[in-house]
Amino acid sequence: MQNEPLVQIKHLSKRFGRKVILHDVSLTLPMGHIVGLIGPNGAGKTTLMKIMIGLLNGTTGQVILAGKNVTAQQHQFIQESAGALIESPALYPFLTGWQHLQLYGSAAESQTIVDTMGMASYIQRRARDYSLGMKQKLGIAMALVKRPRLVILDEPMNGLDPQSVQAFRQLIQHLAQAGTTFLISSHQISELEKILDDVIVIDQGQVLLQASLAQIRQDRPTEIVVKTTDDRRARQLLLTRQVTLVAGADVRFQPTAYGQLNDILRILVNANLPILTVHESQPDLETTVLTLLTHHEEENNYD
Ligand SMILES: Nc1ncnc2c1ncn2[C@@H]1O[C@H](COP(=O)(O)OP(=O)(O)OP(=O)(O)O)[C@@H](O)[C@H]1O
Repeated sequence: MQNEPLVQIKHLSKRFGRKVILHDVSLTLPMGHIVGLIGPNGAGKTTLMKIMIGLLNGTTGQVILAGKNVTAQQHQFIQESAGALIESPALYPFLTGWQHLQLYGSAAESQTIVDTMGMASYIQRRARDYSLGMKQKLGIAMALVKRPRLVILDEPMNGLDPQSVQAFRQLIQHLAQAGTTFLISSHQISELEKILDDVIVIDQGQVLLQASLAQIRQDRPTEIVVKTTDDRRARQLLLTRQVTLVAGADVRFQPTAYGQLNDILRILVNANLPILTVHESQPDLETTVLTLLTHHEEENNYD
């Protein structure tokens, strides 16, 4: 069915000994979507990805891929349906990059990826002579070359130069349009934001948010930024007059009442502080995620 999600995760938990790593995780990955997995170090992202491709079993709960239960025992099915780059790629030092790709995919598909990712100049060299970034690109190419329905990439942009990041983005978007579903973890949230359809935020093994990027953008309140010749002084002045400002260095606030902007500008004008510009601005995904994580941390501290 067209609208059936490719992956469904239902009440998944994972413990290592007595330590709870994933707690009651339920998620869906719609077909052909690029889904970003965001969370701080140790949040459980890699563990979740490993369970999704059968490298680990969950303690309780289910992962369903294309209607079938994923377990560590189903190598064949997972091999056929999913490609992954988790942690550093497993490479044979004495095989060339091209030979690695031939283990998984056709020559035609390999060539397309090599050309798109700009790997032609070294693809015939042995992997032992590759730089960190070259190994990373080969790892990405190996995950994509057999054209699986699901691709899981853990920190794929690590070590990639800006040109390669751009090529990577174009390749992923092209494949997603053709129906491939992606789950991509990254700490480079502003890079991720350029390609994502959906966002998942996890912290301490719990899902804090799963939403489409479009929905997140719609829900984010517009803020107003006033640029002055001395923003530090402007902030101090406004704070002493009980104006609520967004944390940071900017004179930035959420418009709460009609006429509030006039009041704020009047305070600055009366203080002889030259105003340079006034504009509307939406917080980016990184700000939204950081705010969410800060709230979660504060709630946990109160518990
Ligand atoms: N085999 C293991 N045995 C015990 N604990 C583990 C094991 N693997 C991972 N952990 C723990 O599980 C937690 C989540 O680790 P995981 O690697 O999934 O996090 P992550 O979100 O990918 O972090 P990062 O962004 O740093 O890569 C961490 O506290 C880690 O120490």
